[in-house]
Amino acid sequence: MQARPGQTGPVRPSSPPPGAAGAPVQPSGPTIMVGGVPHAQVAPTPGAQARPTATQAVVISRPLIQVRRVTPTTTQAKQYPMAPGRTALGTEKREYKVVPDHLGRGRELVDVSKNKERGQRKRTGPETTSVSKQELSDMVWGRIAIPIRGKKRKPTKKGAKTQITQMAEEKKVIKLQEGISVSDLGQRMGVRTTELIKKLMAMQKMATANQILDADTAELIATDYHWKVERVGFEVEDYLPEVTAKAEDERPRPPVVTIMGHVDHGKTSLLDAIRQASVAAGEAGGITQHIGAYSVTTARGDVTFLDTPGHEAFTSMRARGANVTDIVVLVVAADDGVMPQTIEAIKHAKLAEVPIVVAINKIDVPGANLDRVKKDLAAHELVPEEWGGDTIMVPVSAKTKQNLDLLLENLALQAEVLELTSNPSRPSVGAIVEAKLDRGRGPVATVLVQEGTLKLGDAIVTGTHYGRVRAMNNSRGESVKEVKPGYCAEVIGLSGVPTAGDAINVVADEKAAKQIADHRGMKERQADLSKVSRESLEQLFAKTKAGGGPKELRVVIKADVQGSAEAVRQAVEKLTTHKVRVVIIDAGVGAVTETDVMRAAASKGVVLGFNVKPESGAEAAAKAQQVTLQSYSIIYELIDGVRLEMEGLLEPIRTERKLGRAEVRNTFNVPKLGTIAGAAVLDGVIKRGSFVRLMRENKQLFSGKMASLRRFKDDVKEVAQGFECGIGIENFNDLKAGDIIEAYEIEETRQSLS
Ligand SMILES: Nc1nc2c(ncn2[C@@H]2O[C@H](COP(=O)(O)OP(=O)(O)OP(=O)(O)O)[C@@H](O)[C@H]2O)c(=O)[nH]1
Repeated sequence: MQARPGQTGPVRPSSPPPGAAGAPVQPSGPTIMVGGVPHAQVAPTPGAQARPTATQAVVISRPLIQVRRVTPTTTQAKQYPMAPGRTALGTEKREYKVVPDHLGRGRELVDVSKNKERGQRKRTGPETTSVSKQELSDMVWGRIAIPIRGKKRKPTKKGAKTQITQMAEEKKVIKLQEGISVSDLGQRMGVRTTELIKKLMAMQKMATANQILDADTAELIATDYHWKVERVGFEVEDYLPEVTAKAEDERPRPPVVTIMGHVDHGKTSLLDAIRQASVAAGEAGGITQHIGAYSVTTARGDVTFLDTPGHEAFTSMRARGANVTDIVVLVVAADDGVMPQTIEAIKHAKLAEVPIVVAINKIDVPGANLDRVKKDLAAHELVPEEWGGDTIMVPVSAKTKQNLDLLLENLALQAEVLELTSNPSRPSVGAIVEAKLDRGRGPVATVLVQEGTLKLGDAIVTGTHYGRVRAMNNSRGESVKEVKPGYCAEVIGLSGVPTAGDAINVVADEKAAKQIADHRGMKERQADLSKVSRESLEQLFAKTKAGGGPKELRVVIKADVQGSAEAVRQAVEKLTTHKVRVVIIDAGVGAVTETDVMRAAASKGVVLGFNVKPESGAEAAAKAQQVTLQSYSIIYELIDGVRLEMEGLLEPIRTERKLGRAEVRNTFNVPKLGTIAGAAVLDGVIKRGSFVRLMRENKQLFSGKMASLRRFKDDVKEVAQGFECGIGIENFNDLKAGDIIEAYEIEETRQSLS
């Protein structure tokens, strides 16, 4: 009665084995999923009030065999209450559990979905089918079909028929883009991964389950199992919606502003002051949340500020090709003037061809000198308008909130000059400004919409993550349904934490989003694998050539938000010198976990937390594994910590420090101690345990360690100039009167990294 490969004849449904009814479902064994596809092959019986025969054709997910029941049409099936095991729509999934049979001799398959459907599990009991161990294994691995058996039910006039057919040869096709992992290939063909690994070994290829096989190798293996491989190219662009640019659809949009400037010149204060002013001007009770960006309304229009550390946001985003900023506000403290980071910010903005509006801050401070600041800026080609130049300079005070309106107005004015427009009706495109993992809400990304309108329910893809927009909040914590270009919102619904600076696209549906994300994920894995093998070869070569290459400090980084993780990664990577290389194993978001510690332990690395605390398990694991786990909230301290760790990897520099000299006057033998020199200290001091050199007639006879230092039979720590003492030397007894014993210490100092 069991379905066997090649069997095509009808199989009668049979009743469950005695005692099966009411038998409890034991939650053991693997779960087998079977997908249903409707087949309308038998004409409906007019007026038939009896339950229609199941419309059911199930294809085992490892598609080798089809089990089909010939049934009435979908339409008719829909007219009646669903009978157990019947399927009206093709999307239904059937779920089977494998449990020990009621006699305890074999295994049974329990149709769990049927019981779920009925909600009457207790009364009717599970529907079961007895199978032998071998058959069970065959079913689990898709070598034979799972027999579909329900409760004995009245057949219709035509009767229910079950056909079991071998999967058609033409359907045994695997569509491949670049490569496929061993386990994925096994799954598609219904072959165990271990079997494939063995096969690869026989081909002299060592592979793990997750290893990506190139299309040629995959094809070679697939052919062995009578599967064909069809190569299909994958172009992300094919999955992105087509955009036709029409000038008449363009609408003005708010400018996106990034604040940059020297440390302590008031960037954060200015951002906070602007945000507070905008909340106060808006509805009472508006709560501002830090979402990495916010928009404010001015008389001339809205302005969106990126509320992330200026340099990191700007440079790391630009490094990823996301030039999201329209205007840079350069904050210069009126009492401090142009400083190194001010110049760096000017360079960045000029390189990106982004206009600069200068905010001369702290004008409330007594030492404020506007003219000096303007002169300094003019030296860097930022000439104020009143001096005939074209740079807007607004004197402000973040503390007293003086001239904030003027600054905002000037930003809106600059935006008008730039004629910033975008098309709100095209499929949306944006950039990830910041991202984090929220315990309650999952991955949360702050998205700056650049084109089109982002709406609830949109299918989205960014980097290797995809999903649907489940919820959106603005910086006031208000839930919003759509976000227009030039505005930001927190977006919930992505499958993982994306990377700041990555583009985010709205695509036709979630399936397309997943395909793009999967494709990128596979590409990344391939690149990682080739990097690892290339690196290890290079390292091997370097090591054999030079007898040991530079040392490596391997680092796992965890931070509160994606932006910080990226910033820390960049800052730490930059510390690499020719003596010690910093290798980032991972830079992620969230608390430091035990897994992070184990990853660091596996590569003899360290774990750095930035603005996050380690979970208690992580601390215990770090202790047990002797892994350095450090938490920081100030980037400079983190960098100093990493430098110390790097220095710790280098051999210390050893220098000799002379202590003193003693002349041997006579010698005597002491049992257990050997020959002892009765000596007088000529200069300096002789210390116990120091290193010694024995000189005879100005020639070094021996060098080693002092074994003992005594005065009048007492061990002493040191003996000063002019005093006599007894000195023993480790493993040396050939002492003679007139010998000079030179004592010295070795001092160890840390090597510099450069
Ligand atoms: N008197 C006065 N003090 C200010 C003003 N703006 C900022 N400050 C002070 O200057 C100090 C530095 O301000 P921050 O806003 O932290 O400066 P920052 O540029 O963001 O500094 P980093 O984040 O370290 O780069 C703080 O003590 C502020 O209170 C201002 O307009 N007037």
